Amino acid sequence: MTRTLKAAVFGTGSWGTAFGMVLADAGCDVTLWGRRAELADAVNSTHTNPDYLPGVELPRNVRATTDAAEAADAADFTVLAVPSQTLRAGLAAWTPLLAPDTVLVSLMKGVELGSAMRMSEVVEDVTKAPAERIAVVTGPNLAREIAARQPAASVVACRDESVAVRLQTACHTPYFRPYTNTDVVGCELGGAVKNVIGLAVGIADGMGLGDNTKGSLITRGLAETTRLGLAMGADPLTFAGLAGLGDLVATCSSPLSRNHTFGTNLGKGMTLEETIAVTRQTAEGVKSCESVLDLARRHGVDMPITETVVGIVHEGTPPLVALKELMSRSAKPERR
Ligand SMILES: NC(=O)C1=CN([C@@H]2O[C@H](COP(=O)(O)OP(=O)(O)OC[C@H]3O[C@@H](n4cnc5c(N)ncnc54)[C@H](O)[C@@H]3O)[C@@H](O)[C@H]2O)C=CC1
Ligand SMILES: O=C(CO)COP(=O)(O)O
Repeated sequence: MTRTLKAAVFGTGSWGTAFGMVLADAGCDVTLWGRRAELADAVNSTHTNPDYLPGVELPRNVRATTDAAEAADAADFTVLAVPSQTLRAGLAAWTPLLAPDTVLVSLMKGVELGSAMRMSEVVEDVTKAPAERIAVVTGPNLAREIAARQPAASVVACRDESVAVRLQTACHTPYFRPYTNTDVVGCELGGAVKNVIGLAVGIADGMGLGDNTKGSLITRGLAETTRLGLAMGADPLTFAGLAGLGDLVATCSSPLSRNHTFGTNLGKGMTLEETIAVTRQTAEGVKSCESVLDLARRHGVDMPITETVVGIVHEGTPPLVALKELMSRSAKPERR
């Protein structure tokens, strides 16, 4: 008889909880770690996460704790699902507690401010685990839809394909179809930059612009993501897949996307402060647009949409002015 796999999920927000549910539906025993005892108690007593996934019944093999050592104990997979900019500090505290040889799995779609590191790089830097034991899950996976068990595909990326296959098996359910990929750089960039493009599309939507604008931003957004990926050694085909186009389309079309909604509020004329005040959950692109631009500059890559988003979000450029600037750039060939 095969042993039941154990997974620890650090982060009881919407995606940590929903992915915990996927792992549990696939047969793993799952322990969520969160900071607040009331939420852990609610998960254990009511089998729901009332703060982040209200109304969703969690499988019985999902439990929660505030004790990081208890969560980490003997975990085959240690899943990290906290806001990207908090990962380094959190993981430093959890590292001594991690099970030896656990596979570290990042669900996060951000780039660290200052270091411009992708999340798997932060994981490697903090834990000193080899890259072959660090995996990424990414793709068009809006947490609420996954929690409703609506069908979706995803990507499980790891430099070591056999590790990716193990994780693929551990999270494969009738409604969640993971594909493996060994291009970790491309998969992570796809996830992080789509949040920035999602902000741009949201801003355009908020300004009342239509589907031609949206189609243009999505396509040119993908072009600048691919340019950055190529400069960083990613496989350009990754961006035509679930981690690139797939996630971009989901994020840029959905009112469930926090980045898209954040952009829409800005496009409607709300200030950054007002928008932050009405945003309860993590919209990674708001901070990561700066670190993505930092990466682009380090690699000498032109990312005009990302630059425009940074201008609107962090430099107070009015959306209409930023849009005019974007449209008045010099004409060029589509592929360059
Ligand atoms: N929600 C979604 O549909 C998806 C989210 N993601 C990514 O997953 C990551 C996590 O996002 P969500 O779960 O959606 O965010 P969320 O905002 O729903 O939850 C974040 C969780 O992290 C906790 N947290 C905040 N600051 C913390 C800190 N300093 N230390 C420890 N815990 C802290 C919060 O209490 C909360 O439990 C993000 O990088 C996001 O881009 C990826 C795919 C889908
Ligand atoms: O990454 C996501 C869907 O794949 C979730 O997008 P938001 O973080 O914008 O909600």
